[in-house]
Formats: sequence, C-alpha cells, structure tokens
Amino acid sequence: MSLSLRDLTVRRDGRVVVDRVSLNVSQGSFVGLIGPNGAGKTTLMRAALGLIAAEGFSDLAALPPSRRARRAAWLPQAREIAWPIPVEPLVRLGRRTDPDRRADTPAVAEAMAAMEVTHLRDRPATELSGGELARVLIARLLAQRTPLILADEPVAGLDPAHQFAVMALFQRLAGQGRTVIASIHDLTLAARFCERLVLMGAGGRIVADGPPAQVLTPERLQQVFGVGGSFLPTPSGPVFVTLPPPPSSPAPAPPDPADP
Ligand SMILES: Nc1ncnc2c1ncn2[C@@H]1O[C@H](COP(=O)(O)OP(=O)(O)OP(=O)(O)O)[C@@H](O)[C@H]1O
Repeated sequence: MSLSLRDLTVRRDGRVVVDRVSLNVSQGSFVGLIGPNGAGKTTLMRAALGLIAAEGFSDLAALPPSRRARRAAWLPQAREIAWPIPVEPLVRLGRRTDPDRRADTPAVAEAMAAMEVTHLRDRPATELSGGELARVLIARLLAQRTPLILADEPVAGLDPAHQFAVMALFQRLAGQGRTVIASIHDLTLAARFCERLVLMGAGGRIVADGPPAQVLTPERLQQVFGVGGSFLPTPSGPVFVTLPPPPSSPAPAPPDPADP
C-alpha cells in the first residue's frame, strides 16, 4: 500500500511547522524520515494519518476512520501506559481493527516473538524497563498486520542488538510488500537500513529526498544538523558516521600594532 501526500501543511499557534510537503511512498519501501529536533517529522506523520488538522491532501487521512485503521498502524513517540495491563492483552489491543478473529492468536504470538517479548507476556506493562516496553509497543504495532506502518522513533531507547533487529525487521517487511515510514535520529541506522531518506529541515520543509548516500552529504549535514559526517569503509560495507562539526577556520590574527 502506498502513501501519497500533496502540499500537506500544518500550522501550530499560527506558525507553519509542516510546509507544503508532497511525498509519494511506493508500496514495499522503507523510508527513513530524518531531521533535527522540531523539524516537523512527528507532525508530518500525524497529519498524514489524519490525527491532526492539516491543509493539503493525504490519501490516508482522506479515508474513513475504520478503513484508515485497517490500512495503517501508528507507533507514537510517547511510550506511556496508564494502567497495569499485562503484556499479552496489550499487544492484543492491536487486533481491534482487523475483523479477522481467527488471525488474532497467531498475529499476537508472531508479533511478540518478533520483538522477543513472549517471555514477558504476563508482566504488567507498567513494570517493564523502557526498552522492554518499547518492544512491546512495536509488537502491538506489528500485531495489527496493516499494509502501512508509520513509526515515530521506533528504535529510541533500544539496545544495539534490538535496534538492528527492529530495523532489519522493517526492511524485511518492506521486502514482503509492506510500506514502512519511520522517523529516526540515528543516521547510521537510517543510512544502513532505509533505501530512501527524507530529510526535513527547519520550518517543516523537505530539503532532500533520495538514497542515503545522496541525502547525507557533508554540506547538507552541516547546513541542517550542524554536524559533519561521512561514509567509512568497514568489513560489512560502508557505514555512515556522524562527526563533530569541522572546526571553523581560525580567525585571522589581528594586526600587530608594533608592525609598521
Ligand atoms: N501541539 C503543539 N502546539 C504547538 N506547537 C507544536 C505542537 N506540537 C508540535 N509543535 C511544534 O511543531 C514543531 C515540529 O514538532 P515535531 O514534534 O513535529 O518535530 P520533530 O521533528 O518530530 O521533533 P523531534 O525530533 O524533537 O521529535 C516544533 O517546533 C514544535 O514545537
């Protein structure tokens, strides 16, 4: 299932925070949404989902709510659980939008296994560690079995092995024809696993869109993030690393008053 946005614009307190974003994401792709804090990544995804008012067009937001819920699953950034629901019924909540009841048990079991949280099934979600809860909430997202997945910082708070596992899983799902859009701050992971990066800059505008090597250029990193970065060769292929900003060239020495 693809996603199509045209001139999507969101204003907050009279300020434009997503500015005329047009984006087509084709079925079977894994797109990383990157950009500095406050660039508008969350707002763009919420507007695309129809969770907040926006100008412009989103083919997903245009659907009636019941069809939208069956097309797209959403992982919000906030990982808060208000009551001590055990893990298994929490993951099972992801099944509420799919009318296929026979798929409930296998979908929940498969999602919990994929996120390695099966052993936590009876634990109250309020007693989990931050990373365990994050994995449980990804399991709930997967249990929905939607063709489209939008995830807000899905790997935040996960240890390196689980970060790799989640990114590899999203890549695999895309390979199977699902469509995944995820905001990601870790540019190394984004460059390694996403076939396409959409870079948002200040003011909610898309400043670059394409394969990682084309988007993550030194000039753009400096301009948008204020850091350096480059692809380094490693035994497992080129790996992108961020680097401290290059030192600005030393100011010219003041003229020596003793000099004639
Ligand atoms: N409810 C709100 N009311 C007013 N301004 C808001 C609201 N939500 C977001 N904003 C503003 O919109 C801008 C974009 O926020 P958004 O959360 O989309 O950024 P982001 O790129 O996801 O950032 P981060 O990487 O920090 O999660 C920010 O300047 C933020 O302060």
